[in-house]
Amino acid sequence: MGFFDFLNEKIAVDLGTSNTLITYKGKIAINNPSIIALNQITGKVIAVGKEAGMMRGKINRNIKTVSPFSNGVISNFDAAEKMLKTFIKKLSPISAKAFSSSYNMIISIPCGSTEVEIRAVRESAKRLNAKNVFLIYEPIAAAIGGGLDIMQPKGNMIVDIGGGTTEIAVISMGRIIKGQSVKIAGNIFNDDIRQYIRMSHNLHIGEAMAEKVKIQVGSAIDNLESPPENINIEGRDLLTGKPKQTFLSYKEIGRSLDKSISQIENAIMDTLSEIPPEISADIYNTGIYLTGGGSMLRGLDIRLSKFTELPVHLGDQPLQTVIKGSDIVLKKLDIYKDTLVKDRN
Ligand SMILES: Nc1ncnc2c1ncn2[C@@H]1O[C@H](COP(=O)(O)OP(=O)(O)OP(=O)(O)O)[C@@H](O)[C@H]1O
Repeated sequence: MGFFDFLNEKIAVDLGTSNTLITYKGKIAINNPSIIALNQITGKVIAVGKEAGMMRGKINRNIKTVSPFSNGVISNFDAAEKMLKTFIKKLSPISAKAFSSSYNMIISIPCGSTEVEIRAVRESAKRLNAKNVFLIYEPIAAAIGGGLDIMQPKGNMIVDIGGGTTEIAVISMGRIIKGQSVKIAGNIFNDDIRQYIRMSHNLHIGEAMAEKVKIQVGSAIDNLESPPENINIEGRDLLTGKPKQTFLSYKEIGRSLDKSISQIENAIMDTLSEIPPEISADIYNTGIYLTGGGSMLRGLDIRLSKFTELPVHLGDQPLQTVIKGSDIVLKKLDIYKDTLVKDRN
């Protein structure tokens, strides 16, 4: 590849609380945890993504690992920008050198982003030398990535359960009619599991163990058709301080998630109750499109369908729908320009 191949390139970025995905030349080129390892003293980048993730929790006085997001929004802009810059440099050896201001970049943002946050994301992207920076709300990108025809005068409801936020939006003609971003998502599910195991089994488990428990046996209902086997959970006994293990069933873990899932259900109902009746009628037929990593929780589609009395469609590859949608928009700006967040400057 030569220098000029990088000119007029298109880069789509999904900066998520848990994962960062970047497409380059229409393919997913970066798919990594959103973590950066920095030198404590100099602030220099030591590693990003998976490599940085492996350093997390390991004791080294000179290295600190940072997750630039909390609850779906960028909480550490300096770290987020450094992480993104390092990822972009990895896209191609030439790009690292060229880094010319000749590429178009689209970044997806939560629908609850404030004007200040939106401006900060635009400015960060500009500092990374992007020629044109486009922003798109995550549920719109998810809908397009999931193959929904959102440009029609017809209502569609999207529920995108990520790591930090659940984005709930009703979309029609490419615009969000009603949307909200609730801070109950995958990370809170992990906290629920940790707290439950602590309270009811006197067992202190780490973040990674909670994530493993959620993925292996997490469930939104207690009558799964094909239940997973009980899981062996290891941690520290709070009473004796000794390492301890215990076996738990999916039903027990499911109970710990009940309250958070109810909060998501209530947020969906709030959104549904605030839309015009014509759009309600559409959604009665189209149902809810469920996506994001958190949508993979067993039985969640069944539970939400029962609660809302609406059909719930689970997309495939839910971790990739937002980035796929953003990539499509960037390639077909003529069709999708109205779906972009307006630049008020
Ligand atoms: N099989 C699974 N079952 C349940 N949850 C899962 C599964 N696989 C991944 N997850 C969860 O999905 C979440 C990450 O999803 P995703 O990548 O869509 O979020 P994100 O875009 O990083 O976050 P946000 O949109 O909040 O910024 C994590 O909390 C992860 O634990």
